[in-house]
Amino acid sequence: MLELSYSLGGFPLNGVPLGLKDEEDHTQSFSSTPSSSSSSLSSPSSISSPVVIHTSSKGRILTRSVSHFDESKSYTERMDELLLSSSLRRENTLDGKGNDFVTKRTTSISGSRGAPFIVLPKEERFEILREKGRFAVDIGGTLVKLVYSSVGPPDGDGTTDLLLNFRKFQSIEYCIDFLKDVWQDRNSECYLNGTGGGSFKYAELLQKELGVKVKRTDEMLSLITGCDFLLRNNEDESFTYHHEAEGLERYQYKPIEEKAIYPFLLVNIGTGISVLKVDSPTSFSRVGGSTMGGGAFIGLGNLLTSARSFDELLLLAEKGDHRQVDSLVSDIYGGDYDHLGLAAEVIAGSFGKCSTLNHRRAQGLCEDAKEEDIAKSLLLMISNTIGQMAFLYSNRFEMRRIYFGGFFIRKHPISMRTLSYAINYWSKGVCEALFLKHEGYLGAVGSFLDMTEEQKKE
Ligand SMILES: Nc1ncnc2c1ncn2[C@@H]1O[C@H](COP(=O)(O)OP(=O)(O)OP(=O)(O)O)[C@@H](O)[C@H]1O
Ligand SMILES: CC(C)(CO)[C@@H](O)C(=O)NCCC(=O)O
Repeated sequence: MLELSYSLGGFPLNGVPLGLKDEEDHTQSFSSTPSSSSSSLSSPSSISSPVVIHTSSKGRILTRSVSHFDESKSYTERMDELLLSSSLRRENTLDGKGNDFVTKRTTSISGSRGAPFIVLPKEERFEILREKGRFAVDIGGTLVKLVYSSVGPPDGDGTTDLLLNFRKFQSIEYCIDFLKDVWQDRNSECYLNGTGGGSFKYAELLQKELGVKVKRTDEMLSLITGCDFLLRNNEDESFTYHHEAEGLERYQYKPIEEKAIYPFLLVNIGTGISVLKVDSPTSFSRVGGSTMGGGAFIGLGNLLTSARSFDELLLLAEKGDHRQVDSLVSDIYGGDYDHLGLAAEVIAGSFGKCSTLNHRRAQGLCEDAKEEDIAKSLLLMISNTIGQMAFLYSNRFEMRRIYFGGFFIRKHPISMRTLSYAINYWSKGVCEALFLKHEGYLGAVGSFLDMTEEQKKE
């Protein structure tokens, strides 16, 4: 099995402000200030990438650096831009047995307003999209994810790429407004591809508002189809996170040869969590699930802090000191618990220090717990639990690679660090936690790829 890993260099992350915003902020204000032109299927307004690619003599990308970055952008905007920017290609590289193989190319670039898109591989099945665009929504318990095709601007030689655009919305209404604006040539014969619970719940609303038919694809099938497509076509779709490294060295891309992709465990962390054992794109099963996912994080965060959004909650967590609310091994043992190898600073009980809070408060012995400490403890508790659960499933089904999807992750360092640490710790280094650039869009991409015979002919 060939697994190449390389890292990015040159982007000074240290000292970057940790503001958290991303593309749905544009779409939230969409109905009042339309953000795209009125032509149907307009292309993103700019495809200039701030990333400089360095290739080896064999054409393989070794490193890339950032030539320009807008300093006013928040950490997440920059990371989204950086991690989603990828015109990397892997071709004519060795397959581990000395044979050359060529992988298809998918270029992934951020548009100027942070809404990312990828260039679809040049395949016959996509040619139809030059005449008629396709739209697919994944309507989950919290967020609505949309992917849609458009035709890119002409290259120097006059050819055009087919683009797949990514958007997410806080509500179905914002998504419908956006669709009305960009999908102008729709009619009653058109299909809107859909997946997720909302493709059932909102089917009538979508049909009524947009005047199109809804073509549903099963949520789990969509997740796997989307994940398979991205891993196969976007060589730097997946990456590992290494907190001990500096700056961009923390992110190491993990291209994988097509025939080595399977099997793997997919842990999709949305409102709730689905755990899928995946043996091939057509052979998979949902082996488990959990309610301790993104919904629990944001819900408890709302109850326990003044944060009113996911991003605000993450910002609080970044400032927090969980040791103020968690009970550590040292709080119970006075130091390390050597016999079990539990170091003093390991969390013994999440929120344990709050167990006597009311009592101490009544005696005037303590101040209230700070909300940033609560947010940090909450994020660690949820991420740790997910990491441990993921390990247990991977162990049960003897899977070494665990891909994490879903928008809970948001490429956030605390979450990725905790998940990676938990997987590494519990598996004693045998299993690997892998993250995905298009983490929250797997289902939408899978639904996009599901074409009816009518759509193929359109
Ligand atoms: N801007 C945001 N607003 C709300 N939640 C966010 C945001 N960004 C990330 N999240 C997190 O992502 C989670 C939703 O992830 P995702 O969109 O993958 O799931 P979903 O499809 O809505 O849920 P499910 O698959 O369970 O139906 C939220 O519960 C929250 O923890
Ligand atoms: C219900 C779904 C599949 C909807 O996406 C998801 O939120 C989930 O997997 N929840 C966990 C449900 C459970 O297995 O306990």
